[in-house]
Amino acid sequence: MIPIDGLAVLTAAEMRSAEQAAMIGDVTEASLMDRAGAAIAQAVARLAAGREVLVLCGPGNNGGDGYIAAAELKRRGLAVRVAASEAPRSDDARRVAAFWPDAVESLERAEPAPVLVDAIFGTGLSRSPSAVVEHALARLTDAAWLRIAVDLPTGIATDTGKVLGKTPRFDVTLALGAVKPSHVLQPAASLMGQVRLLDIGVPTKSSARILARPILPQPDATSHKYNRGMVAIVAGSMSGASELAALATLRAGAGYVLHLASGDVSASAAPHAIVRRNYTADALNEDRIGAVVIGPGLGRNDDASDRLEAALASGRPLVIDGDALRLVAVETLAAHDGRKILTPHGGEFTHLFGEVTDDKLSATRRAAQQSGGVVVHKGADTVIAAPDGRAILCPEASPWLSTAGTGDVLAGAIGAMLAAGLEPLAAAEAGVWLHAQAARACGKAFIADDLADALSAVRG
Ligand SMILES: NC(=O)C1=CN([C@@H]2O[C@H](COP(=O)(O)OP(=O)(O)OC[C@H]3O[C@@H](n4cnc5c(N)ncnc54)[C@H](OP(=O)(O)O)[C@@H]3O)[C@@H](O)[C@H]2O)[C@@H](O)CC1
Ligand SMILES: [K+]
Repeated sequence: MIPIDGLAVLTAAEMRSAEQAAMIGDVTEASLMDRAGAAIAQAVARLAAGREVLVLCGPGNNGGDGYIAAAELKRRGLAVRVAASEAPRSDDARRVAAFWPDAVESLERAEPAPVLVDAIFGTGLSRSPSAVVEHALARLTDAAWLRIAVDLPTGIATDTGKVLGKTPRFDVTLALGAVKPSHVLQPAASLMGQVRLLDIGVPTKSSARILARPILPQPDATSHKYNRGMVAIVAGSMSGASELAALATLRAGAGYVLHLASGDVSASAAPHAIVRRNYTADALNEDRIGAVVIGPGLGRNDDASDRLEAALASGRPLVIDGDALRLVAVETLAAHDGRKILTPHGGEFTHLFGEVTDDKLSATRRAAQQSGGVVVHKGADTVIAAPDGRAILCPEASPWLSTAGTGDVLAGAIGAMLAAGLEPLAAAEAGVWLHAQAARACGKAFIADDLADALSAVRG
């Protein structure tokens, strides 16, 4: 059971191609299923810790995995029963169903067991499961002490994060061969519990992967405040949000943060480490600025539009967030040839790029390609995509991030990484990773100020 950080993410079709490519020499579909069944049995045996196991098997190869695992668990001496929704239909499933030496119970009438293993449908699900299957699955998972899904919980579409029927909540999902988009995309991911990979020896390659601990820029003996990363935060009508972004930028490791606002630019305001100056378009032409963050608290008036135009014209690497995403047009972004990172939440994404009609991974990749920038499509399932198609899927860090100001903190953290010299995709990943770590460190009911402060401790 391998933690999924940094692992390749494959769609159902990519997984099928990877399986085909792996079938050389004595590796066959049957031997892959045998490996999958053995790996599932080993994982379930560890998790069940001697408790009785009920394995639910469907008609395809997901069911096939279930039959092999059940037979192996029985061989290991565990109390195991098998219930099926229907007879096996695929050749491989028929072959391995014969390994199960006992009677197969009817799914509708099966009595519950403390450990429930769902091997009804996996990546081959093509429509909602029948009401009979859904009802039995709900009844048996409700009564179980531990619920384990094989590859994917029954009822989940592999590539989109969509839940096609009524899928119950699981404690553990054992991804076979590779992580699939729905292991991270919502709402599916929220039903999976802990997701762990079972390696079955299929080499996987993909331009999409799971968020991983980044290599963060570190200061050394040659560092000074400017080469650590100088970030300009362009403020607007709500300076609280831009102040939060500025604080986060410093706490994420930037050497110098310039907060550019209008009106009362009070030098005595805390934290004193933020340098506060009056906004002028010229201020953005300072050569040493490594990144400009624009959007948190910017407002949407004419001043805001002028500032956005100046930021785009400055030639500095940009983090475009919040209100700036409401003011800018995709065509303007496409015509701008500098480095840029856009950080829309769902509403801002729809405003800029239109409704997501397929899935978040595909839509974010398209948005990155259209805009020419790295897009950080935020949410409980943040997806980061680069114009060249590389993508990073981020499992939910903490439901407590759903509070005002956390987006400003993220924009600041990403700005710090960009100014420190990371390329935009790496800067976005590092910022999202730091933000997630800080959220975990903060526990529950934290506020965005706490989150910004926590960045220092998790910076590593
Ligand atoms: N990754 C790997 O390398 C390996 C993967 N392996 C395993 O294979 C799994 C994928 O197997 P799979 O393609 O046979 O799909 P699976 O999910 O068992 O279901 C397909 C069957 O269900 C049917 N069906 C579909 N929807 C339905 C519905 N709503 N209600 C009723 N029926 C429905 C569909 O028939 P249909 O009616 O759509 O023609 C078909 O008969 C994968 O998740 C993993 O567990 C390992 O064994 C080997 C290595
Ligand atoms: K399953």
